[in-house]
Amino acid sequence: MRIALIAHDGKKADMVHFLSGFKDRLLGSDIQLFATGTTGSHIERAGFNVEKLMSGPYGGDAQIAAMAAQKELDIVVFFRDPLDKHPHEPDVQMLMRICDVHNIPLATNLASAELMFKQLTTAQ
Ligand SMILES: O=C(CO)COP(=O)(O)O
Repeated sequence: MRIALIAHDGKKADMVHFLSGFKDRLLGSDIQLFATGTTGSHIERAGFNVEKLMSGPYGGDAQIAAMAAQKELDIVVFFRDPLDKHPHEPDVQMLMRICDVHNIPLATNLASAELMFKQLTTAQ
């Protein structure tokens, strides 16, 4: 199981808090985590193993989208900040579109990510 994690700056704390709630079930499982650069650094500091890609505005969102298009991801969790502007908004839209094109589960907020992870970690 391969999961990509991405959070805009205003949502990075939420991402770490969210993952910490599933820490016991994630550590030692066969779940591999991938993240955009800065999100990945936050996740790493919280004690998770995560493969970091480029920072989002520098191509990280596009790298995640490419992985999704190549069927290398099972789930994408993308905590977008709807109250902030992003210079790489086209990349953000592209990533979400690619997930829809390839029918990859995409959680863009905490409530949906929690539902997904509860299902995932009880199914394991
Ligand atoms: O910009 C992002 C998502 O669009 C996230 O990138 P970082 O994790 O590098 O901040």
